[in-house]
Amino acid sequence: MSPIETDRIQSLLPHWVETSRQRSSQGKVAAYIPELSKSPIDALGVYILGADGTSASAGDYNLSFTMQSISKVFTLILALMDNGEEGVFSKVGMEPTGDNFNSMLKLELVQPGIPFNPLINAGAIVISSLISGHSNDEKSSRILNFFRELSGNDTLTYNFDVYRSESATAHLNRSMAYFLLDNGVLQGEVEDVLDVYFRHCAINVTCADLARMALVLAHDGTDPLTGAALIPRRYVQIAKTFMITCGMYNASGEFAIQVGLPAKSGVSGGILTMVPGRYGIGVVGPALNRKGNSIAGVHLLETLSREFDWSLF
Ligand SMILES: NC(=O)CC[C@H](N)C(=O)O
Repeated sequence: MSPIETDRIQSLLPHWVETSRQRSSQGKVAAYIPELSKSPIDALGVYILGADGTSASAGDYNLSFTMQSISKVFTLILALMDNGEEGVFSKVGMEPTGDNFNSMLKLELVQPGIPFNPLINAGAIVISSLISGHSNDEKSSRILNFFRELSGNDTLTYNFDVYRSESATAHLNRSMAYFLLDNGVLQGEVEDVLDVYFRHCAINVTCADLARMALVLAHDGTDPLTGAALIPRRYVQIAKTFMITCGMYNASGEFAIQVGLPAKSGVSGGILTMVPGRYGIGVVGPALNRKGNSIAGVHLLETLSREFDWSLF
């Protein structure tokens, strides 16, 4: 992004954020993880980072929030780096479900009983079990260190209140994990695997952290700000494809039509997206629509994509 482009985006962004923010009153913050119900319902922030380090930002872009499902993109990548494609795709599929992210419907309905993809909860729990490490502590610290490297932020850490809140109430994820254990898909102790999963979902970030992580994906695995090659290009390609087909849950088709960029959302209201070859983008807006995506965040990205002709299609 040349400074001229940054200036242009920056001059328009605050107005668009305020327009999109009004959508928040039509959404709801996630409450099934009790701690998330404390999130500010009308917050909306965005941070757009270019390959030359220039940025544009507006609204509540300094708000910190937990990654939730956005983390699944990067645990998938780490699992691919640890196990290779065959190792991962013998345990988890490549297809969208059309069901809710926490549904276990198809696990029993469709054989073999492996999760349809790594971005639904069942798939991400299997991915957590595939992270290398002798203990859940070692696996979790490998994940946290990887996220710190990708975000260029050494201070990234967990929100323990959200972690404890999810761990205490995750009956559905627990039942799913036991089902996967019975199917022979999950290795190891269920509680250990879930602990790794709850911890990476509870990593605290800001929009700027998400934008930097997205910038690495936008540049095929190399951080353009340091020149460091962090992810093999093939694994970035796989991750971006899943983001297009499954990244916005069962609203991924609509998002592909209205925005046309690889993206991943989380129930805390975060969205990570990118304009490949150009920008990394982090958005947060805790009020969610009926499909579980940030209602104001999606509206803002629709506006940006239309105004700047960002759709890949
Ligand atoms: N969609 C999400 O962000 C879900 C992640 C959340 N930790 C869960 O397992 O329910």
